[in-house]
Amino acid sequence: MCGIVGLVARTPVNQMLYDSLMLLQHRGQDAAGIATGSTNSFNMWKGNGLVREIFRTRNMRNLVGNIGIGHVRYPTAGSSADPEEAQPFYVNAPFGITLGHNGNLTNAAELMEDMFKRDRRHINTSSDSEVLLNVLAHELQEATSSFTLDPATIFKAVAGLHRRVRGAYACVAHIANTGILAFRDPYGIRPLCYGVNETPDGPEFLVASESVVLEGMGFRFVRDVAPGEAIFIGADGSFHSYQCADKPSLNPCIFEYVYFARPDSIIDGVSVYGARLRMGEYLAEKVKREFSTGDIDVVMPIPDTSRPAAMQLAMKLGIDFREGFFKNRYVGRTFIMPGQAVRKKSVRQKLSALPTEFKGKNVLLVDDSIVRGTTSREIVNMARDAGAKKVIFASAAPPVRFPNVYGIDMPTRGELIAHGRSDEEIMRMIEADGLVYQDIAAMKQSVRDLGSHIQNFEASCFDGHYITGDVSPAYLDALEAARVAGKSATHDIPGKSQLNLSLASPD
Ligand SMILES: O=P(O)(O)OC[C@H]1O[C@H](OP(=O)(O)OP(=O)(O)O)[C@H](O)[C@@H]1O
Ligand SMILES: NC(=O)CC[C@H](N)C(=O)O
Ligand SMILES: [Mg+2]
Repeated sequence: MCGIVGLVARTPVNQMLYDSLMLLQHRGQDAAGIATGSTNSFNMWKGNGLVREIFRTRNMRNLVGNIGIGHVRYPTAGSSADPEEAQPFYVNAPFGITLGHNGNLTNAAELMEDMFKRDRRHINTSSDSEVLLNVLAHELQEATSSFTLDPATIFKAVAGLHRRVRGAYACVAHIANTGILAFRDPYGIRPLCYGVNETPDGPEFLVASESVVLEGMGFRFVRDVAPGEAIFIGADGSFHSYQCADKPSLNPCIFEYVYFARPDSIIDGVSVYGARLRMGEYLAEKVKREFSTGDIDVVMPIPDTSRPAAMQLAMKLGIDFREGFFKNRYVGRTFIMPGQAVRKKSVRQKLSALPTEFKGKNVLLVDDSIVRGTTSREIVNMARDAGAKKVIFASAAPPVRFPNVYGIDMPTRGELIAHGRSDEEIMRMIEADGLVYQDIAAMKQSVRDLGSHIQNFEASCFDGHYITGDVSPAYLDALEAARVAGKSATHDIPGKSQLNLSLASPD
């Protein structure tokens, strides 16, 4: 679930892009990059690690120019260890273009072959995002033979890209000497919004994955980019937009509301915090139906993401809300770390239990989701070690039973604790005394309660329905086989460390 940002400003953008990436760090902890443009050239710095580890003052100084893009990466395709796959990517023909991508393509392999055999373009990495950039470049080449670009030509190229590319993609691209292009796939799976800042020298525009960036950078939120739509902001500050898809429809990824996005963001008109509160309310109703709630002494969140849901659940049940687990703020989000070994170790490093809150109590632990079960298993044991009498576990999201192919790194069924297991079996695996999951309909309703315009969601990991229509059981088998064989190396890479600082691009 990478984070992307694009900026057309009236003053140098390097610091603003850095600050924006800090606001998107929760979307990707593996790599980051910034590319800016000045007169005829791009300046780029990218590498593996957290934003604050990658950029030194000397790198920032080189990022000159008033236009640029930035990216934080959570790898879902290609390799997580290769700093060459940090984004943005760059291509030099027919125009210089840098691009940052959030999402995952489902036909990357076919497109890659097309690039080599038909469009005669070399792809240097195994990243689907580099493929996407080359499709855009090819479509621009087909759309014009001129040395300059106008918005209509750019939008024609995006329409061509939509016809070829499948999967999830929210993108920002900087076309040299021209401006910033941003577009969202025709199903609107990944989020993208933009805002404006009026200055005495004219308007500045900021495009980002989440509205929290606009808020934090002092920009006025204008709106979400629509599914299939492209917006283009000229270097002169002119704004253009166009619907480039034939049949666009809004199907936002529900996992953004469950876990990925910051609670203070508003995605497709719905407050993430508000949706999480609603999830807590619906979950409370289910807990009431399944347990005798009089036995429960306290409700506790598993920090951080489950807090709003747990708080609201406790309130609805009229049970004390207590903090029994404390989070080490210097450990990142464990779910988006690459490799099961590091994830498992990090849960213990990240959370510690306060025995006085557990001793002799029946506790109801609430998490936003249970995916691999890494967190829940550790947490239940920690609660018992801290003296809990009975441990009931509640998940504000339904069981994750199916792989995700749209930008969440869970491509194999085998790694999902709920795949092919009953609730009873899962409860035994996490060693809890009780387990309750949100219903799928209630999860969707939690978001819809705040945004009735959202008719449909991309919720494949819960309901097994893949909205792009090209994900067959055979496709999933092949993906799983490749992952198990270690071909798509985003999983358990020997020697991969979250703090790998090797830097990929030249000054
Ligand atoms: O079942 P699992 O595979 O363990 O995945 C689910 C857990 O991972 C996430 O927490 P994470 O530590 O990533 O981030 P958070 O601090 O935002 O809750 C999520 O909030 C759950 O706690
Ligand atoms: N999570 C994402 O958005 C990942 C983007 C891209 N597929 C990559 O792996 O770099
Ligand atoms: Mg968590």
